[in-house]
Amino acid sequence: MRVGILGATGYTGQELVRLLSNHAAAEIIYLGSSSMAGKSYAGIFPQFSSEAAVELQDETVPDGVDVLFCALPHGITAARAGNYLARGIKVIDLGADFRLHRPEVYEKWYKVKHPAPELLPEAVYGLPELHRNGINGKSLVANPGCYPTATLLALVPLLRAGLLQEDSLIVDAKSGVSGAGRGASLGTHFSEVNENFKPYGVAEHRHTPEIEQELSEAAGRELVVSFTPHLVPMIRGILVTIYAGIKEGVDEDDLRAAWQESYRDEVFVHVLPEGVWPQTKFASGGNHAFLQLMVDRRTGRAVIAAAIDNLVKGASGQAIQNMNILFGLPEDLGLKGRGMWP
Ligand SMILES: NC(=O)C1=CN([C@@H]2O[C@H](COP(=O)(O)OP(=O)(O)OC[C@H]3O[C@@H](n4cnc5c(N)ncnc54)[C@H](OP(=O)(O)O)[C@@H]3O)[C@@H](O)[C@H]2O)C=CC1
Ligand SMILES: CC(=O)N[C@@H](CCC(=O)OP(=O)(O)O)C(=O)O
Repeated sequence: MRVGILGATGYTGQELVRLLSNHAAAEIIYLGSSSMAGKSYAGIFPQFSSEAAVELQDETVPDGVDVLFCALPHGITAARAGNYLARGIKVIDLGADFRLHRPEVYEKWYKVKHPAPELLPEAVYGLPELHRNGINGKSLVANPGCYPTATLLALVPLLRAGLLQEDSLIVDAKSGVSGAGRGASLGTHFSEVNENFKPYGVAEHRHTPEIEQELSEAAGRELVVSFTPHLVPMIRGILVTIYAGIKEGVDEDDLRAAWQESYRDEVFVHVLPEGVWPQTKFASGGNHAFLQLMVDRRTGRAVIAAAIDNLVKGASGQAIQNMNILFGLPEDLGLKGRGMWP
């Protein structure tokens, strides 16, 4: 496959280059940049010198690209995707433009008009472990957000099995700072985040409707969640801790059985042995998610945790997993590594 990447200089773009450089069936033929066209990629990022001997070009996607990863801020990809699709290029959007099925929900939470609502029915929500059959044969994939990926992997099987009190869900999430991208901002520069730990986007984070959309689909009825993200002074990693009431008569074994049933044959989702709780370092650098739960006998609530690397399973790794599905390749091609920690 001949691969193109828009936003190749960003964090998820760089992660795509890192992972695709070890992918046996993919060749990067185009790296697009709005600000650095004409420069050598390896000149800017010497860590990729042998893998990415491609010069950055402007954002005009050349003919010959089979699949285009759009690692761009939201709002940009939707305006251009119709053109790429018409040229027979498969599009995997790492941003948020095609994740929400209803344009009015996008417009409410993202505060911009959706540039291409007519394309929304063509898009599939690309969380392979939960929507694999829907991805096959599509040309437009909405790669999920990082917090939704961790949250949905934990909750969807439990909701599909009807085990949780659907209106009781509280999602307490923490992310490393790379989740905010490469650009500097007041809230994310070194002295604001180092030796500090803070919530943000309280009761208004844009991942809330994405999580609610997918959980509602799993539960078979509209539901709402309390979702609070926090910024942690580290670079990579997401840990979500979820508190959920359980239905009368349900116990820990039932919850665990629902996970096992869903993830038994999955290479990237790991239900940890009882008592072993996920840590972000398990996931760092790899396309893997780690899950654990217990029922707190005192409160009667389930405590559920999931860890992923926001840049890999939460973005670029998952995007490559989606590419593998679109092209009928083994899903773990180029993604086999367990990460940077032993
Ligand atoms: N970081 C993460 O953990 C995750 C990010 N995402 C999503 O993936 C997408 C990319 O994220 P990420 O790589 O972190 O972002 P970055 O800010 O690190 O990179 C985005 C890149 O987009 C390019 N770009 C093109 N047009 C513009 C523009 N108008 N304004 C700013 N940048 C522009 C820039 O490269 P150039 O100047 O070379 O064109 C920039 O490097 C976003 O939609 C993000 O929300 C999704 C999941 C997780
Ligand atoms: C730490 C941090 O800032 N994280 C980002 C989420 C990254 C992500 O998944 O972004 P998109 O949904 O926009 O693609 C945020 O809270 O906006």
